[in-house]
Amino acid sequence: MTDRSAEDDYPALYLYGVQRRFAEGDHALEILRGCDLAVWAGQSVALIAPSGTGKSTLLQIAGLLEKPDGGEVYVDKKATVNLPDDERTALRRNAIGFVYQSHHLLPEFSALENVMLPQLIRGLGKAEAADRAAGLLHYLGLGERLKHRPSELSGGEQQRVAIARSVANAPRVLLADEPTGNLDPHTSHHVFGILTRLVKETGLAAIVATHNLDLAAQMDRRVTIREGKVVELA
Ligand SMILES: Nc1ncnc2c1ncn2[C@@H]1O[C@H](COP(=O)(O)OP(=O)(O)OP(=O)(O)O)[C@@H](O)[C@H]1O
Repeated sequence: MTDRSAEDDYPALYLYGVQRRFAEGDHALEILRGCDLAVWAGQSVALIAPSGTGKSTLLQIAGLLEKPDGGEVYVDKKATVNLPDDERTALRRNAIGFVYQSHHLLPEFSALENVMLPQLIRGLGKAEAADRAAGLLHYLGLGERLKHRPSELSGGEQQRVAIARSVANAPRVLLADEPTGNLDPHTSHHVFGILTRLVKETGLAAIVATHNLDLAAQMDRRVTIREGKVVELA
């Protein structure tokens, strides 16, 4: 079912029996009913499921932004659900990168500064952060755009800066929620190609929620959520 190398005999991200329910009036809406999903380093998984089935909820839980009502989330074998809040926050900051449909770049900062920021927050020196940010932006084809502000970049360029920012702290896991939802088909294809290459070449474990089946076909695996469980697709 899953590709993995001999050295990497455990997943970088492992959701085990994850449950999540929300109160709806006087009863509980069981959204996730025991989701299992293992993602190995260097692997990209497309999450394709109808609206309202729990894709964003699953990504929030995988990204340690929300706690499940049951089950466990392992990041590099480390169980996370019962970690103290400060340790969960540190792990999220260091080990997990997020990309959203909207780029959420800071408008008054350049592309370079936007990618430097998470590294500075983590405590890296300015010169080192700038070096890494410039390297990443070059890698993503934005070497000529370092000084541009978001408003001076195209939609596809903005989203590539957001991708660079998401991996600035060299996370183990990348989570993306409709990352090309605001882009035209040609640009989406281009940005997806860059994203999947980055995942492979830097050994990230990635889950990308998308409604676009053509883009999902570019990824290593495809899964859906059916009756509250993760189901592997062909
Ligand atoms: N905080 C919350 N409180 C109550 N209900 C919630 C909450 N978060 C999500 N839900 C409900 O859980 C269900 C799943 O939501 P979720 O956002 O995960 O779906 P999704 O599959 O990502 O949908 P879409 O593709 O439309 O973004 C929805 O019915 C939603 O209304």
